[in-house]
Amino acid sequence: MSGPRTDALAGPPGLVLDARVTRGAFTLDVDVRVAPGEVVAVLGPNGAGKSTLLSAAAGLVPLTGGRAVLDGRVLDDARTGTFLEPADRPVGFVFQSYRLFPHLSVLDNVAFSPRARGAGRTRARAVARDWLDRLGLADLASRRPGDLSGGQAQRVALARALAGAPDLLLLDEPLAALDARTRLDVQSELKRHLAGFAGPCLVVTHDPLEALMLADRLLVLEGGRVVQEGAPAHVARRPATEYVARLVGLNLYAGVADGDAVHLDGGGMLVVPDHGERGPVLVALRPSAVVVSPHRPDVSSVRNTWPATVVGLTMLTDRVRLDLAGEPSALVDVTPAAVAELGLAPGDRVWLSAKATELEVYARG
Ligand SMILES: Nc1ncnc2c1ncn2[C@@H]1O[C@H](COP(=O)(O)OP(=O)(O)OP(=O)(O)O)[C@@H](O)[C@H]1O
Repeated sequence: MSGPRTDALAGPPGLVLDARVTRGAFTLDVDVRVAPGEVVAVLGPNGAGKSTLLSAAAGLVPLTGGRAVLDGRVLDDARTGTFLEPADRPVGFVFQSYRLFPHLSVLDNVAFSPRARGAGRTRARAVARDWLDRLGLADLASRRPGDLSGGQAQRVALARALAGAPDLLLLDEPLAALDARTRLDVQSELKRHLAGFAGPCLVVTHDPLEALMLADRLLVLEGGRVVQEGAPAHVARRPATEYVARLVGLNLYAGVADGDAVHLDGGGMLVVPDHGERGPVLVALRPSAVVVSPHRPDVSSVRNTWPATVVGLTMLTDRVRLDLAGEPSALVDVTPAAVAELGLAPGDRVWLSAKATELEVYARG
């Protein structure tokens, strides 16, 4: 005999967010799935909809279309009007806009999460102490949030989210307020915790390194839509948009492939390895793979050479990044010694060269 349909049949384990949210003129329209134990970093320019995505999963903004389902349980369904209040969702979150309770001590702020999930007062406080210890906050246990620095408050918020043993973790720039040193410490602590976290996790960050370090998968939003998602290594090698290319530090050119030539939309042509692609493609090029010469190079193995004008020079940690205008324009990394040898300054004309084998060519999505 088959039993009645239960909520468990409403979706697979993990988070399914097939969501539309309209906020004024802005619309978020995404279909995001996060498996149990998977950490997905959400990246995107300002106003892309990252916070809106997390707020929708948390129930802080209702969906205007679609559904949010966690482990088969419907959290929000715009069609049927089902809506679980944020407090009733088994979700731990750290949002910049979500403040600590000002009238409670740090310890009781953190103990609030296990209490809300049914733990007794003593047990909840023990769990809270443990998390404060792990995040290096034990000394602050009896303080009120008003007596904390911004960074300390954000770490307490992180401890509070983790202490509730949630089924879904939503972190909106959880480390943004921390100073560089603390940030590294908390980052590795967070990574360890996330590795052991059984539920799905979405973490918004503006820091590509943080995303690469923390996430199993990257999800890039632009204008309320997913423009790219995939394993960090894949996204870093084959960026789909200009924004992603800048984020991972690559030059990106759109063009049309014809045999081993790609005619670039912005002018110029690049010879690429025989890749079998025809039609619209993207070509990615590492700034360190381009050679700068004062005269036209005479090297037969180098298949691409083109003139360019120095527009700007920026000192990076151990290299100088040149901004060069040409067909195509390029960012090129050279050593400070090379800048001195070539006597480079804005306005100078130079020649650029790049081996065909240094170019990564792939179809435009
Ligand atoms: N409460 C609101 N009312 C109306 N529009 C809003 C509201 N909150 C956000 N928006 C709009 O929704 C869009 C997406 O905002 P959101 O905060 O989700 O972007 P974001 O990617 O998180 O940006 P940031 O990186 O700047 O935090 C923006 O155009 C923003 O102006």
